[in-house]
Amino acid sequence: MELDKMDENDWKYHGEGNKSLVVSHVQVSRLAEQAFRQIQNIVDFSSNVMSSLLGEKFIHSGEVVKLPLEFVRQLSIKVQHQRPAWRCDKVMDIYSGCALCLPNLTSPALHQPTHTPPLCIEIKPKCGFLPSSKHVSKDIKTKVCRFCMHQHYKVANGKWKRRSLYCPLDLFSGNRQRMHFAIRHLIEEPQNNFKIFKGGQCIYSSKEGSDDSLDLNSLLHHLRPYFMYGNNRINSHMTGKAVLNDFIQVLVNALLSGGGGDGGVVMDRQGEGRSFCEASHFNRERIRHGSQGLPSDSVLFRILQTQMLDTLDIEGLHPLYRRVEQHLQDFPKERTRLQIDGPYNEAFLEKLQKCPTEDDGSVEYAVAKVHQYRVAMTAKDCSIMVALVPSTEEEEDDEGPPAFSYSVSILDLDPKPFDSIPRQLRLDQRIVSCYLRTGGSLPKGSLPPLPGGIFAAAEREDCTLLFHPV
Ligand SMILES: O=P(O)(O)O[C@@H]1[C@@H](OP(=O)(O)O)[C@H](OP(=O)(O)O)[C@H](O)[C@H](OP(=O)(O)O)[C@H]1OP(=O)(O)O
Ligand SMILES: Nc1ncnc2c1ncn2[C@@H]1O[C@H](COP(=O)(O)OP(=O)(O)OP(=O)(O)O)[C@@H](O)[C@H]1O
Repeated sequence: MELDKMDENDWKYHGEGNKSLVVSHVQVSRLAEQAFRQIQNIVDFSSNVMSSLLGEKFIHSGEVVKLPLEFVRQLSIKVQHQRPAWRCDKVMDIYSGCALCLPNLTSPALHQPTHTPPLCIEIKPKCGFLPSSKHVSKDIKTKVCRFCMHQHYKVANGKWKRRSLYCPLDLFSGNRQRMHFAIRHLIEEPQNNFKIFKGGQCIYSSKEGSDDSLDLNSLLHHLRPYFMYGNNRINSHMTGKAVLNDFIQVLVNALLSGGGGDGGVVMDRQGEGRSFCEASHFNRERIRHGSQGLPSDSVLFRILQTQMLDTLDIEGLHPLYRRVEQHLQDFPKERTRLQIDGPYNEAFLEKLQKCPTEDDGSVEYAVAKVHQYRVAMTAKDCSIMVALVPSTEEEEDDEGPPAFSYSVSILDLDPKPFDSIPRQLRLDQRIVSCYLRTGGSLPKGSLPPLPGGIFAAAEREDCTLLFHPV
């Protein structure tokens, strides 16, 4: 602070105690107010908008809390060395003195400390459908899903070293075999789509930009005790492949459940047919059971329905964004009435839910479609946290597979800014043109051999265990 430039008008009375009179800088307090508003917007968006679309039972919106500035400053110094290098261009805001307080979803309350620690699995599933909008200009977008195309772009740009063979359309299919296959590929190449926590500690994840290979043996070491049952428990013999299969099975069950309690089991039966991605390595001929679809109370169903509020695709949405942008240039004060940056309240939800089906040329229609699109974007970028808590020994059946109680939550429900839409269009164009340049010759249908893959290692381990049981 330069002393000769200090102006008393920049300062205002803040309060006083017995010994101190506190004044604050107007600009700093304005910034603090802005930061508070921004976090409150996240809470409002999550609790008033996303919660109603995704289901209250999955959402923990948290609350804005004020923190002493010195505490935040010390905290930022303390955690700095643990932050990944590639995130360090983002500076932690240490001046606003506010933060979002959330329950720790990797340490669920249903866990009793004396028992085996809970396992929490975080999945960022990304977009689970193919666009069918008439505005889509490139046929490939109706055949190959965005995630699979994006993989080529990410590898070409060095974000990841290897391509993930995970396909969201398999995960969202509701077909157990396809879901199993999808999760297998999340384990194989987790990127930023898959993490496992044990007792609150991350025990399995990818490191961005790193060549470090994933340690399947270490993962198996962590998982094995959770899946020992019947004879396996007595002779400690359980193959790595069997452990992973059981683990995936439990995860699929949790994803298809109603999120912990019982609930409706109405299936989205039409769902599966419209949603095969041509780049998926799942072999359709391997399907033993017909279309099962997603139960309507499952977390995946709710996320998919919300993602599908993007009915026009970015190509159809962009002209409507331009209409709103033009209107705001002509009438800047309309920004508030149209709730472009919130508040995210019931009126906002109503705007997007009551959107007319046909474009009447109005700015109201365009705004409602933009709101819908932004909500869909949030649902395409959120994560699911599945907490698995092993049953106590008394509850467990000695012979049967291990039982878990589980809770399912959705996290990362930030509103996507209005201004992010032009970036979406540019990214879409880049992804598609990169895919058309590099990905056209993708193998289709069957799973290719994965010589260095970790599942190959788990399968090889079968043999090792057969000859050298431990
Ligand atoms: O655009 P996408 O699909 O790459 O999604 C972005 C994510 O990249 P991903 O492909 O999941 O690795 C990206 O994830 P990472 O930071 O790469 O882990 C963010 O979630 C980003 O959201 P925001 O702009 O930070 O609010 C996401 O951006 P939005 O498009 O949701 O704004
Ligand atoms: N309530 C929570 N409990 C436990 N872990 C959490 C919680 N919220 C976030 N995390 C962890 O922190 C990570 C980052 O959080 P989050 O995804 O909300 O950040 P973001 O900056 O919005 O991410 P993105 O880049 O995906 O937009 C999550 O992937 C998750 O592992």
